[in-house]
Amino acid sequence: MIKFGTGGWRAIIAEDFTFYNVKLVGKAMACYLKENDYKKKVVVGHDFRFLSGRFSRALSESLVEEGIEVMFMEEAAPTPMVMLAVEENNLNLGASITASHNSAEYNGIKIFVEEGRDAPEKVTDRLEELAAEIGDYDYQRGSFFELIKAGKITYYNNKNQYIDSLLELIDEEIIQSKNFKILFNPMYGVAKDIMMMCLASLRCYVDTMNAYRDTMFGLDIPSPNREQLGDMEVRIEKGKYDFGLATDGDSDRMALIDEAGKFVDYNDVLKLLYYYLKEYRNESGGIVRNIATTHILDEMADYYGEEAYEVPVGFKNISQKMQQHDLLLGGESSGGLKIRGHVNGKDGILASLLAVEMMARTGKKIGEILAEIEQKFGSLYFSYSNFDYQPSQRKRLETMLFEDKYQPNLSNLIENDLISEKKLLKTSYLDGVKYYYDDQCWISIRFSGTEPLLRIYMEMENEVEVQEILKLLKNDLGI
Ligand SMILES: O=P(O)(O)OC[C@H]1O[C@H](O)[C@H](O)[C@@H](O)[C@@H]1O
Repeated sequence: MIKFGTGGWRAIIAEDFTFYNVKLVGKAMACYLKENDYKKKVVVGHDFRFLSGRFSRALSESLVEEGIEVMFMEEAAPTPMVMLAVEENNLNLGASITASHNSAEYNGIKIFVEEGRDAPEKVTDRLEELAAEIGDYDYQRGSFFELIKAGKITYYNNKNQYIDSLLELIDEEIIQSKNFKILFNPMYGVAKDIMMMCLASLRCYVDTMNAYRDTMFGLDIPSPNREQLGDMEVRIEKGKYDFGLATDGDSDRMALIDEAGKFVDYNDVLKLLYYYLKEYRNESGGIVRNIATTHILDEMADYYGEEAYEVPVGFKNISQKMQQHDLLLGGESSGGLKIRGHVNGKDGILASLLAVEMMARTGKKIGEILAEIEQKFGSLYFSYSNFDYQPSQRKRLETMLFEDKYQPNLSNLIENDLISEKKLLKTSYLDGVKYYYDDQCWISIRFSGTEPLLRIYMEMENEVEVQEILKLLKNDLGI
């Protein structure tokens, strides 16, 4: 079954992610283009995962079999580079074979629409329907190189345009004058070459780790979280680097590690970059964040007289809102960020380069800038936890959260002075369930759309409050 989630269709290789199903998606894409009388041309890219290149050939073959021309990116490419290819060529559809940050047994397909945006739900819903309507079909192993010879599939490479699009937004001179020493970890993913080219042209001295293709991702997941980057923290601290950068498997997300080897929480990265763009680059414009991202960003936007918007998790929602309101910055606590004027999706390389520029222009340490931000806008303690569940448990949890409308009862914790007084202001079901309290604090509970996990996020006054509330939720929800 083909089911698109937060960021494309992801499934376990050989279970649901098979050549048969990949070709089925190609057929559904072809039907979609035809029924809308759209351009019969598609760009197809892929990342470094197991068999991604082969799957992208199969997808291309099936598109051609259905009368669609394919611009094929032979070299593994960052997702934002594929998005740019869709935009530059004014296409109605593009696709990349990637399961982004998921573990090695997964692969997936991300679909892009006009202007290189992540496909909105109405498009992916339609693709799902079309795939289901096509149902069983006569699978033929294709002949990729015959199609290349026949000119039905053409090679396409926009690496230079993509690099230009990145460097255009960055103040190269100011960075060049600093000769930063950086530790960069592409997490066995596709960012390596392009990031190295950019950083070299910015006169940075770069050491790398995990900078080769490993389809097992070092037996971990290629996700730039604190848990995955522990060894980097040690190396930075001991190696006297100015800071560290990491990007995820398909290079649309990043992480920043400070000069002391401390992982910078992604909410802090968003605060830092918005503050930098406003205070140091004097840019105008508001922000959009997803429901699971720090509310301090709203405080910041408010201070600068700008708008702040909240959307469900999924970068398609962020980029859509940015376009509607011409916003300056959009981001998610999971590590994705976009600024105005660049590719219409999140980009880990751009976010990294912007952070490098911030370090160069401010001349300050990350901790110093964060202290300024805290002094001006206050702080909240952000927490994010994942819980495994069995398929049978999901139904029970869904009933409890969405039908029985579970509300955490905080009164005992308040009475026992374990947490400060909080009044529930509203409950929202925009994405999972979110409880908003009168003291700026909030709790969000939702099922991941990319992994079989229940995610609980919250912002509270301090760590003790988080721990107490988490204990209560785990007990109430039976997780
Ligand atoms: O929490 P999830 O539904 O698993 O999503 C986590 C992240 O997955 C992908 O990377 C999406 O592109 C992001 O927009 C999303 O924030």
